[in-house]
Amino acid sequence: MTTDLIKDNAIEADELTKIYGSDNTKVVAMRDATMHVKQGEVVALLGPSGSGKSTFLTAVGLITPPTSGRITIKGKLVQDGETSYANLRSFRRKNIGFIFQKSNLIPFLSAVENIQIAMELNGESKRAARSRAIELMDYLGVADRADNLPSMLSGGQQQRIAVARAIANRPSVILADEPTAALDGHRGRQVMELFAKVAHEQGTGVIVVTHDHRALDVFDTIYEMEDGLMRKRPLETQKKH
Ligand SMILES: Nc1ncnc2c1ncn2[C@@H]1O[C@H](COP(=O)(O)OP(=O)(O)OP(=O)(O)O)[C@@H](O)[C@H]1O
Repeated sequence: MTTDLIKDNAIEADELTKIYGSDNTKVVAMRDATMHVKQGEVVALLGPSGSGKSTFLTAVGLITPPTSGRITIKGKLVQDGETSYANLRSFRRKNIGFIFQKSNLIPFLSAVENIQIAMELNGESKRAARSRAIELMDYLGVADRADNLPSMLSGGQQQRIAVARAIANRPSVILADEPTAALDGHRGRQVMELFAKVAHEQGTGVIVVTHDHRALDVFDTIYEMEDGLMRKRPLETQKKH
């Protein structure tokens, strides 16, 4: 699969506004934020602390609804303001992969089991899930760590397992919130490169919230948030293709 063949949007977030609280506790965390991510596109979302990045990501991840605005995933309108047009739990499980700052692996399951369980929860047989889990570990360069517990893995290896788990059910969207914050520059870059590989080879739409400016060349598109406003970086400062 190459990105040239795939032009459809994986994610369309249109005019998202989020207001927390009311009257004197009112905070407008996001104002009319719009972002479209194509299948096979990897996007970085930058911005200072408190600018609204997590608010945007949790809205697109169908975790916290926006006050207004529309979220369309792979052509299906799933959220319009606070109204949902899908069973969000099952829609999330099938269509969206999440990666957080810490890998959040289950400590008493081996690396391969951590990936496998995501597929079993989605109705896959144990055998098929195990075989795909091993395949994914190979794809992400950690096959030799299959039987290790998370505590025996480095931070970078744990994040690779978390990436494998996130892509196991072939989601059309991956959302990552500061996935390299706990890693050094070199390992952080390797994880960012994995996101680009997954996006470009699997046709997944990927959004990575990051403060890490060292690996921005890995991304196809860069957006910035400030005071709840979303802005796409002008083309001349984006990666040249
Ligand atoms: N549950 C909440 N209730 C009230 N205000 C909130 C809530 N969540 C976030 N906010 C406010 O909304 C604004 C945006 O917060 P958000 O967490 O989205 O920013 P961020 O860019 O992700 O910050 P950081 O980089 O520090 O994680 C901030 O002013 C924050 O205080």
